[in-house]
Amino acid sequence: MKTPVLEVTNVEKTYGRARESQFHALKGISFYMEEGEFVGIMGPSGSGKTTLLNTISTLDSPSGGSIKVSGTEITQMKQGQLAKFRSEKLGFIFQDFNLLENLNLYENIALPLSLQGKKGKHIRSQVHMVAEKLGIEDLLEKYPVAVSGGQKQRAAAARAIVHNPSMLLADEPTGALDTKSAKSLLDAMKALNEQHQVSIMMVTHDPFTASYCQRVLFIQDGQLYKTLERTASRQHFYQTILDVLSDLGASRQID
Ligand SMILES: Nc1ncnc2c1ncn2[C@@H]1O[C@H](COP(=O)(O)OP(=O)(O)OP(=O)(O)O)[C@@H](O)[C@H]1O
Repeated sequence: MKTPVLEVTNVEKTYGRARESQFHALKGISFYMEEGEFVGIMGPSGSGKTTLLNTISTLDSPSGGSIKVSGTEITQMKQGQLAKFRSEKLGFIFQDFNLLENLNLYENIALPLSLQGKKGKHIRSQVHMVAEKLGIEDLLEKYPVAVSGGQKQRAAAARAIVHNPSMLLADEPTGALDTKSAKSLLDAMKALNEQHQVSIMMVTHDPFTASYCQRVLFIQDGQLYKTLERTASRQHFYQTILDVLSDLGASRQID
């Protein structure tokens, strides 16, 4: 077995204080992810996908269980340690890009390194390297307002990996993109994963987007319902994903 980049063991999350109205959003979820894997998280609305992603990304703390990223237990970290860990070890892509409009793409991509106080020369070489990987070298001088949604999202992906994180976490990255832009982002993510061994975990509602993963975990009512491994073509995997979603009674979300 390869080194696990992520080990999630019996993770629980209860929202609300004791004696108030509580909601048990995660009910003992366990799984692991190897270095260089591309894993999808799917499930009906309200099943706990974002809650799970938020506990892994350290944006929220679980009520119980253990989460290790590259062997480091993150659930017991203090706020200061968490902020450092997040900025060094994790990269994020959100549905709404989260680019700063008053910075050009170069400056946006450079931001995580500037915030870490890295030297200008290191920043320049890293930004150019990731921009090349994502096919946006010619757009670096442009401001977000002057590029397409798909280009913005590729810039967001470049920013998410510019500091060589252990893991890239994506929450509905294609949610705001048209089909063509979504495909180009997914091709870029696939290349990052296959050619540059970036480990990716992605939450999505969309079976086409999920078909780019090697493995998809399905969550229902805060529990792991099923795991699907891609064994044949993407088209075949897409069909298998549709079948599971249909079993889950989630078919209304895929049209
Ligand atoms: N801060 C909160 N306080 C109380 N309940 C919450 C909170 N955040 C989420 N929940 C509840 O936890 C459950 C899981 O929410 P979560 O956002 O993780 O679902 P999801 O699978 O990501 O849904 P969607 O696909 O609609 O984004 C939902 O029932 C939600 O209402």
